[in-house]
Amino acid sequence: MPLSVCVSTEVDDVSEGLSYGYYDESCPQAEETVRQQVERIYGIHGNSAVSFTRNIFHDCSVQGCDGSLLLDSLPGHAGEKDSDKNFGMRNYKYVNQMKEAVEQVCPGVVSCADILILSGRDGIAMLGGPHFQVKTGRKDTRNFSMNTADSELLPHDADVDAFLNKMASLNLNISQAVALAGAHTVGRTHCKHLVDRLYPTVDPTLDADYSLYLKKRCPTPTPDPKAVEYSRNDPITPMKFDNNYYKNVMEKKGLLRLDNELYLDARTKPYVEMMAEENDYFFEQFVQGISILSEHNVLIGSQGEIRKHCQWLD
Ligand code: HEM
Ligand SMILES: [Ca+2]
Repeated sequence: MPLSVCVSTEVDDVSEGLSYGYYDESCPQAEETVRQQVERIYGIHGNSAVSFTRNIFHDCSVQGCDGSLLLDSLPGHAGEKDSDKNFGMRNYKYVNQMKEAVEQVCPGVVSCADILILSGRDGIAMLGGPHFQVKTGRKDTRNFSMNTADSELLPHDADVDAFLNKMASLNLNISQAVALAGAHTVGRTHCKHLVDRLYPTVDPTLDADYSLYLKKRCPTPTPDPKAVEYSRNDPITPMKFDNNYYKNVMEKKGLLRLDNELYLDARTKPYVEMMAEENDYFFEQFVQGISILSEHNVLIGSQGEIRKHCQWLD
């Protein structure tokens, strides 16, 4: 039977769903413009690429990938940025700049939710991580609240159970979940999130020498919030997206409770070992995981809008 006879009964308007190259006709420069911006901004602040990576997790796991993270709080309405679970998130202003650059070439076409995902994807590649394609076509939400972020994001001292449950709720299996935690191969953690493993007594599962180093980074149990005290997530290759995270974890040098416990829990330990052993396996599972995450609960078609500014509702 000739193919042309197979008339699809599905919605034939591709604008109704996510697809690769969704903007190929409506804004062919969209992906390249974001990529150039990520590169430009990386030249100003290398850590911006780290922020763009984390944005994917913090937008997509709260309500879905709908750009809710990017909206500024309003008088009388606290947004996600004000949630304590988003403490340490930074460089939002650069996403706004990317949106401005995209608006210059195609006004009103490309969503903030997509720009967030594209910049995260490009940030990962800039840091030496995997290069991969992502689908686009997400729409932006008008709903955002601190309370939703408070309840959807895990606390800094989450354990493996909480982590795997959360990841399963996002349709991620254990190897993909362990791979996503590997994003902690870059960036930093503030002392506020570390001191409970150091004071009053050191967590016995933490490497003893490393705990001394961390105590130097975080000399008091109550860090001065203004002093910006932190430790690098991966002291060996802090700005390189590689599998060194898993090597640290195997040496009991995982920073957060979760990082450390991934090697202590029988469900996750084999994956830590495999990812420490083989960077390609880490990258493969990470790409699978981040792709699923980046399509979580998206708004499509008329379910959402294309915001003019990522930080404000019109
Ligand atoms: C659900 C488990 C997770 C928990 C509890 C968690 C928690 C944290 C915490 C507490 C920090 C340090 C924040 C600070 O003190 O500044 C952090 C940093 C970071 N997280 Fe996670 N995280 C999780 C999963 C993920 C995932 C899945 C990704 C990405 C795919 C990710 C990406 C990052 C990045 C890139 C940083 C460094 C941020 C920077 O340097 O600005 N995390 N995470
Ligand atoms: Ca690294």
